[in-house]
Amino acid sequence: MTRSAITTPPPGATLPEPLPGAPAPGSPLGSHYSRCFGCGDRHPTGLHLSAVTPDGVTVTAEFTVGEAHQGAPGLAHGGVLAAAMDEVIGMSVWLFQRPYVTGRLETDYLAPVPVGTTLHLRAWCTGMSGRKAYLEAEGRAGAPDGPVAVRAAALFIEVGMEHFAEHGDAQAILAEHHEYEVNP
Ligand SMILES: CCCCCCCCCCCCCC(=O)SCCNC(=O)CCNC(=O)[C@H](O)C(C)(C)COP(=O)(O)OP(=O)(O)OC[C@H]1O[C@@H](n2cnc3c(N)ncnc32)[C@H](O)[C@@H]1OP(=O)(O)O
Repeated sequence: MTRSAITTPPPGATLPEPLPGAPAPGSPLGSHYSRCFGCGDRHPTGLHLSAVTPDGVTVTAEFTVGEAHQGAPGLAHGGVLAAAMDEVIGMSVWLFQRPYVTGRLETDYLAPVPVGTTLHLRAWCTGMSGRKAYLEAEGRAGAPDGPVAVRAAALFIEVGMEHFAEHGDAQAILAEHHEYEVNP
């Protein structure tokens, strides 16, 4: 992975452990918001990612490239692939049960991805330090052990729920997730 110092964990960063109450291995994580472009089942042209965790700290998901995801004719748009990386990484920090947002996302495109291809996505954390989480992801074409078509490294930053109240519609999130409080 070609990544910058910004997405490389600093000395002293720690690796996450599965939290108590983490989803059982293989059980679906669900969507953080039904209208999310990445995971929402109510988004008409979204990626409709559905993730599972094998171990409470990493996630896997599948994404089949459709007609709505093209850039060049017959090929996935690079921005859509970056969105898939962003989403699967976001799903893995979701396991930490605190809200995080993307600060930086770096993406390597190793092979074109034709429409109809199923990408097998995996994301994992490489370190945590304060509010910062360092993560990586990959998308393999056709099978979990297929060739790597896209890779990413990211810095996610922990925010409070006021981030969503101030800049967006936190109530829409809360309507679906009652375990978080806005402005506690
Ligand atoms: C159930 C509840 C769930 C809620 C819904 C979940 C939704 C999940 C959605 C999932 C969808 C998928 C995910 C999505 O798509 S999330 C959507 C895309 N991301 C965003 O919209 C984030 C926009 N950015 C911001 O809001 C702010 O900039 C944030 C909050 C990130 C930081 O502003 P804040 O004022 O809070 O903090 P700070 O500026 O003091 O920075 C803190 C530290 O971080 C370092 N830093 C920051 N940025 C960068 C950078 N780019 N490169 C390198 N470093 C960076 C910074 O230097 C500092 O380091 P240090 O000086 O301390 O060493």
